[in-house]
Amino acid sequence: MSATSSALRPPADAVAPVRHPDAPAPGELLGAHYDQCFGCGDGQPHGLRLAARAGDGVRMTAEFTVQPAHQGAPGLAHGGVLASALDETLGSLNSLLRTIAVTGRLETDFVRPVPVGTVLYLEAEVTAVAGRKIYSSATGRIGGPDGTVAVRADALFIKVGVDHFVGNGCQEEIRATMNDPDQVRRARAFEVNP
Ligand SMILES: CCCCCCCC/C=C\CCCCCCCC(=O)SCCNC(=O)CCNC(=O)[C@H](O)C(C)(C)COP(=O)(O)OP(=O)(O)OC[C@H]1O[C@@H](n2cnc3c(N)ncnc32)[C@H](O)[C@@H]1OP(=O)(O)O
Repeated sequence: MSATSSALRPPADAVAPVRHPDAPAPGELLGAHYDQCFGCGDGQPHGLRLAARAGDGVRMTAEFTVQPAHQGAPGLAHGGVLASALDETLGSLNSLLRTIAVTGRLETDFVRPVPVGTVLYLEAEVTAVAGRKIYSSATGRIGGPDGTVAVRADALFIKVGVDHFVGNGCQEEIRATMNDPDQVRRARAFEVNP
């Protein structure tokens, strides 16, 4: 049963999301937004290495294979890892709006256990936008892209400026990011101009 809280219900003045004209084309693989990201970075040995792909409209799909390092109970994925996979997929939606945003709230339903070795097929969609607030939902299925829903989530992302990262992040990492042309290119997918 899902019981989304009122904080995740878009207000009356919310509008439908608009796909940015420069958004990645449908079918395009997004690539990591940051090499060290736990969700999508190739540089994180125990990360999820989640590969997100642009869909049509304001939708993304992603796949993630549960590894032994992701266990909670023996042989089963940890719930926090599954929430991370949902969070990462939902976060990738912001590239379709060409905006940077961080998770303000994430509500997750764990519907079926997800064994190690399973591919989780994720699908996410922006449902509404109200000022800086971006409302979105995601599902994760097992057994195939049209398989059984194992997890689902509703989220609220809040648009932020680059100062959010510069002011709160580790200065050494920020400097390294700004000096890496490849990283700057990735960040531009979110309209970040460091
Ligand atoms: C040169 C360097 C380059 C760097 C480049 C980097 C490229 C990066 C590209 C892409 C990055 C994407 C990364 C994706 C990773 C996956 C996603 C994550 O895991 S993100 C991490 C987890 N999340 C946080 O760490 C947020 C921590 N929270 C905060 O920092 C603040 O609370 C923040 C920014 C979310 C809001 O703070 P406020 O002071 O800016 O704004 P206020 O006024 O509090 O909220 C604005 C509106 O939102 C509502 N709101 C905020 N939080 C809410 C909540 N939890 N529930 C309900 N409503 C909430 C408020 O009620 C307000 O609504 P009303 O405008 O008054 O209607």
